Amino acid sequence: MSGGSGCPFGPGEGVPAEHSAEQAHRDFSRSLSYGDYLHLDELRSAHQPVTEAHDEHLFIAIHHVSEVWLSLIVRELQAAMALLEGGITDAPLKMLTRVVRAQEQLTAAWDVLRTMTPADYLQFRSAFGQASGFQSQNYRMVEFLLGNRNPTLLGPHAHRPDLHGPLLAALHAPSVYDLALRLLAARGLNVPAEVLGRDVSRPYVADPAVLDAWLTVYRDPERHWDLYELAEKLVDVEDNFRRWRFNHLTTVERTIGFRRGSGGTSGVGYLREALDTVLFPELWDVRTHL
Ligand code: HEM
Ligand SMILES: N[C@@H](CC(=O)c1ccccc1NC=O)C(=O)O
Repeated sequence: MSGGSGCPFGPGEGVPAEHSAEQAHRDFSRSLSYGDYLHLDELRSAHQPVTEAHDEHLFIAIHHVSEVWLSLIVRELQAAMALLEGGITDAPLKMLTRVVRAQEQLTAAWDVLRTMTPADYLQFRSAFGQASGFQSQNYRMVEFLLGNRNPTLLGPHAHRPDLHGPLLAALHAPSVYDLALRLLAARGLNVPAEVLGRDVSRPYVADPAVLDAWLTVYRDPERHWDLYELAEKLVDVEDNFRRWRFNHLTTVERTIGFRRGSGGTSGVGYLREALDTVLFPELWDVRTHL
């Protein structure tokens, strides 16, 4: 029972002294507080609408939370990949589960953003000029780590070596799927040398022998349990990625219709093409052949 003024027994009554709010630390003039630790002043200062439009606050907040989730996803993917490279699967599975949960939060953000009507958006759309999610370094990093790579997409970051450098490094390093295939090979499954030694900066192309290797795993999961779990986790990641893309597309279409994107692409047409991307082709094909 709370001891607030609304309590029929009077203030404080029924609340043991040791549970009272008065016990809490309340002087932070000389120690690190919640806001200090989380740098909330900096976080607040990042919220800077450039118009008086009510919905610009929503737009900025959704992008900020999305960027925070994306940077967590990048961190977890990179940590998982470093361990996979050393042949470890248990901790990466936990990290990929966290990626999957964070993706669900990213996708849920569309439900809030969808409350913004086209008229609401047009009140401030012209204010941000050529800015676009197309220029999100965190998003591009997630795509590169998952294997969806295209050097053209580095362009928007060329003027910022601190953002461009890590993206370029990711472009030339194996993707999470390349690492999974190396693990299959290390466990004695037949993955062709051309696949293992491929130019990782190019998009991955499906290979029949890789499909056979995954079939071996899927036909005897008990024997290859961690590889089986890894494969299903990657399918979860791609499944969630597709859901995010689809929700983005639908939100864009209902908000700006078929206008060109502020980032310079055709808009809906460009986003619709991205729906055809397949990150881990054999993990989808394996279902047909089991
Ligand atoms: C009303 C809301 C939104 C509209 C109208 C919109 C519109 C667009 C359009 C038209 C594009 C294509 C690129 C261009 O020419 O600009 C795009 C790309 C993109 N948007 Fe959004 N967007 C919205 C919200 C968001 C949100 C909340 C995020 C979250 C971070 C986001 C992230 C992205 C990303 C990452 C791309 C690049 C996709 C790719 O290259 O495959 N967008 N957006
Ligand atoms: N591409 C969007 C603009 C846009 O969405 C945007 C603009 C500034 C900051 C973040 C954005 N989000 C995602 O693309 C448009 O064409 O309206």
